[in-house]
Amino acid sequence: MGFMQVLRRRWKDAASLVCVGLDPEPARFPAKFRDDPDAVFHFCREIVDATAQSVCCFKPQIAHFAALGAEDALARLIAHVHDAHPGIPVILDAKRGDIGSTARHYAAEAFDRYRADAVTANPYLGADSLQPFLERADKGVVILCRTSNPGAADLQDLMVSGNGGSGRPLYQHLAETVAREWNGNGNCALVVGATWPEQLREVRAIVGDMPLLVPGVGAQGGDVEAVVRNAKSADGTGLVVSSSRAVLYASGGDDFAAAAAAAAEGLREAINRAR
Ligand SMILES: O=c1ccn([C@@H]2O[C@H](COP(=O)(O)O)[C@@H](O)[C@H]2O)c(=O)[nH]1
Repeated sequence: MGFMQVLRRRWKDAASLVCVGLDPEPARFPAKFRDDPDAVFHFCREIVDATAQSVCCFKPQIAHFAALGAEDALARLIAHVHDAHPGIPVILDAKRGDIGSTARHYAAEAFDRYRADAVTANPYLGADSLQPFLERADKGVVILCRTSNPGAADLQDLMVSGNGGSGRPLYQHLAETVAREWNGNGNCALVVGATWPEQLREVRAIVGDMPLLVPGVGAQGGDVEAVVRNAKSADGTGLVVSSSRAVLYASGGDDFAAAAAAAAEGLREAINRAR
């Protein structure tokens, strides 16, 4: 089964649209990890095991591992998810994008080296730059559309006319381009931030039931109820609502794993109340 099938099955079986983001910051780890040379792996593994029952996905963010020289921990962590929690897909948040000859290596990095089920990608270089990802039909390609950060509007809201079309913001043009032209293998999803509920509603209207990865609840303050109300698909799914810091660092004490489990489950319940 490919990423999309696994994701849809997990939405149903776990009754969950929650994604836990894995963004290790050793300075925020509980004291018991202080002298552990493999702290990044051990901390993240405990988070994964504690929250697995509440999630539809895990989303490790590659810079948090690479900056620490912990790429090996990332590879072992993804292998652990596959081995211990089969049926929960892993989205590698790497936001890759480059000319085709280099993008091929980024695709191999995400899917073959790290064994991710999906990867986030930056569409700025155009269709050919995403081809090495899109042609991996069993893998998900999660394309930045309207990001959660305050500066998202700087470029993503610029008015464009497309191919003779009337003017509209770039992120809407991108959403339509992905839905109509790039999703031939049915393996595309879009990133739209929880901090922009109105834009979520507009993107959903353009892309039908295409999955949306929605970061920005929790630490960034996005409104869960507005996200679900505006962006769920016709069958009440369609969303991968991602929270990292609010789950990972729910407690800095010895109860960190139990606190993370409660935070993930609380998010699952809040989403389900709204759909
Ligand atoms: O538009 C985007 C795209 C990606 N992210 C990533 O998601 C998490 C958010 O972390 P929180 O702690 O839940 O705020 C982080 O890895 C970002 O790189 C995003 O926030 N917005």
